[in-house]
Order: sequence, then C-alpha cells, then structure tokens
Amino acid sequence: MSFSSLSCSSHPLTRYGWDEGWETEFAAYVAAGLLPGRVVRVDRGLCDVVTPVGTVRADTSLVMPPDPMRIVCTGDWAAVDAAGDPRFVRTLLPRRSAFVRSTSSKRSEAQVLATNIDHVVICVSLGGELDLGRLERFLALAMSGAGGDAQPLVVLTKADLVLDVTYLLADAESAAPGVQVLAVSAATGEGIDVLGAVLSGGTAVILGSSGAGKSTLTNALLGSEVQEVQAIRDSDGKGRHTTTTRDLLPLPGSGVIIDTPGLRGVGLWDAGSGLAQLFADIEGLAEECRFQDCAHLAEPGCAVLAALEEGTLAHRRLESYRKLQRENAWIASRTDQRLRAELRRDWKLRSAAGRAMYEQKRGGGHRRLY
Ligand SMILES: Nc1nc2c(ncn2[C@@H]2O[C@H](COP(=O)(O)OP(=O)(O)OP(=O)(O)O)[C@@H](O)[C@H]2O)c(=O)[nH]1
Ligand SMILES: [Zn+2]
Repeated sequence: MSFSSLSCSSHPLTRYGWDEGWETEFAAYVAAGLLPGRVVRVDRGLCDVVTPVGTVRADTSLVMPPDPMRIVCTGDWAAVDAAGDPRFVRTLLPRRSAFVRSTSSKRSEAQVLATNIDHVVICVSLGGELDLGRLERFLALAMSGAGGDAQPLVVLTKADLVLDVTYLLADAESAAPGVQVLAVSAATGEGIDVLGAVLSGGTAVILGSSGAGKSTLTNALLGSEVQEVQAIRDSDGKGRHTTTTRDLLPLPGSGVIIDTPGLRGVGLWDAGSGLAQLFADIEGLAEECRFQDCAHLAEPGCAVLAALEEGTLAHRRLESYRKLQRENAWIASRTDQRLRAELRRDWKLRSAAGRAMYEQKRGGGHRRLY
C-alpha cells in the first residue's frame, strides 16, 4: 500500500506516535497486507484502531492470550486486517512500556490500563491546601504502575487560585525528588503551553484525585481538537460504527493523552514497589538500623531517628512514608478480603454445579433439600 512508502513525518499515524521504530517493526506485517494502527479504545473483545485509512473496529479474539497482562489495551500498536467483516487484530507489537495496576496480594491479578506510555502526569489541585501526602501517594502509584521508560511529571492545577506559586512549587519539588513540577491553570491558560511542549510527541496518562482538574486540563490541552475527535467516523463511511468516545486522544501538534475509566480510579490501589522508590532515602537509612525489623520508633541504633535528629530527614517525610505504608497494608487486606469472598462464591457455584451434575448422572429428577 502507498502509505508504507511515506516517510515518518508525513505518515498519517505520526500524530498518534508513529516513529521509525514502529515503522521497522510493522514492515513485515504491512508487506503481508495488514494495516498498522494504534488501539484507541477496547471494549469487550472488540477494539477501535486508528490506521492510515481511518478508525476501524476489530475483533481481538485471535490475539487473546491466557496472560491478562498481554490482553489488547488502549495504547497498543496492532496489525489488523485491511478488510473483512469482521476484521481481526492479527498481532500486537511488543510494548515499550505499560501502566499496570498491581496489588500486593499474590492471588490477585495485575491489570494493564494503558500501554506505550512516556509520561505519567500527576495532577494536584492548588484549590485547597497543597496536599503533599496525596502527591506522594500518586507518585508512588506512578512509579510502581509505570513500566519501561515512562516518566512521572507533577502538575499543580488551578494555579489561578493562589497569588504566588513559588513556594508551592518548591514544596512539591521537595516531595518529588528528581521529578519535574509545573504549575498550570486551565482557567487562565497559564503553563498550558509549557505542559503541551513537555508532552509533545509522546503518550501521556493523567492521574489525580477526583476534582483535581484532570478533565478540564485534558480539554485545555486538546483545545480545538475535542470537536474533531468526536466527529471521526469509520473509514468505510457506512456510519455503522461512529466513534463517540475514545480513550486515546491526539494533542494538537503531536502526542496523545490516554484517559481510560480504569486510570480514573487509580488512587485506590496499592502503591507497592513505588513506595520504596519514592522513599529510597528512608529505605536506605533503614538498612543502616541496628535491628532488621526496626520500626524507627525508639529503638537503639536507629539510623532513621538519627537522621531526624540531625535534620537530614524531615519529620513530614517520615510521617508520609508511614501513612502511605499503613494505607497500603489496609488496601492489601481489603483486596484479600474481596478475593476470599470471590473465591468462596466461585467455590459455591462450582459445588452447586457439581451437585447438579451428580444428580443428573444418578438420573434422579428430584431435588434434594439442603
Ligand atoms: N479556578 C480553577 N478551577 C478549575 C481549574 N481547572 C478545573 N477547575 C475546576 O475544578 C473542578 C473539577 O475539575 P475537573 O476537571 O472536573 O476535575 P477531575 O479531576 O476531572 O475530576 P473527576 O472527573 O471527578 O476525576 C471543576 O469545577 C473545574 O471547573 C482551573 O484551572 N482553575
Ligand atoms: Zn530504625
């Protein structure tokens, strides 16, 4: 097909993140007559894929793996049938990164929420007092959830509601060592261009508590694109499938934002390994404590308490660390309870089915009373 000979910058998928790497990886599939594309929405065994010839709907059943981590997800690059009813997704390209919801419970399964992510944007509102604990919680989630090359980025939203953001930026930076922090206002437009430039060319997910301003910020970043997004139709023009909602939205210029329902609820799960990463300073100190199971409360030879005393570790930081650990333990135990309930339900169903089968085999039509 003609689009395969186009250079990267003029390729119709460039605004969806197409680059030389994907071009190379797709080459053999394109040569075999398949369409390259990016998954913009997944919905019960079907997905919407943007391709050089428009958005197509494709069946994912041929690439259904037993591993839930490898199920087709928004953000994936896929090769799909060039025609057919239904069309099928024939292959998924290996992911560069994935945003994964995990739990500390060994029995519960991880779930992929978005793939091929470059930026994890954490929104924290300046509408109330700057909540550094919440910021740290989301950072830990971003760090534990985002694999590969995804970078966290902190965005202080509603900057129009404060007179001077200088100190707030400094506070946020202290809670997010090594992470870029920006202040923006969707109301005045302040900082939106800078954020847009940071996100340009890449794939971003936006996290934050309810009311943090995620939707407003997404709309401000998308600008006039929002209308266009809603107007796109299937390329066959039959209007059989009108895409009214998509989870992957192109930014003006280049770059995309992924906004899935799963990501919206992301404040509620286990920050797991991200905590260790975010609080590497404290975890490093803890290794120096005399006792391995030191709770850093009053134990002799505690390196954490010594650092507090010396002033090299802030009290607030230790408090946040403890609070997040407690929250995590609580979430993990809730997850376990839920899983146990599910297992019990499952077991009950199975044993009921087993009993029914047994009754049938015996040929007895009469019900037994339990
Ligand atoms: N002053 C001001 N208010 C804002 C700004 N951005 C968002 N808001 C307001 O904050 C409230 C929440 O904004 P949303 O964008 O709905 O927040 P959200 O994070 O998407 O919330 P959920 O949909 O619940 O997850 C709305 O009333 C917005 O009008 C801003 O830059 N300045
Ligand atoms: Zn200690």
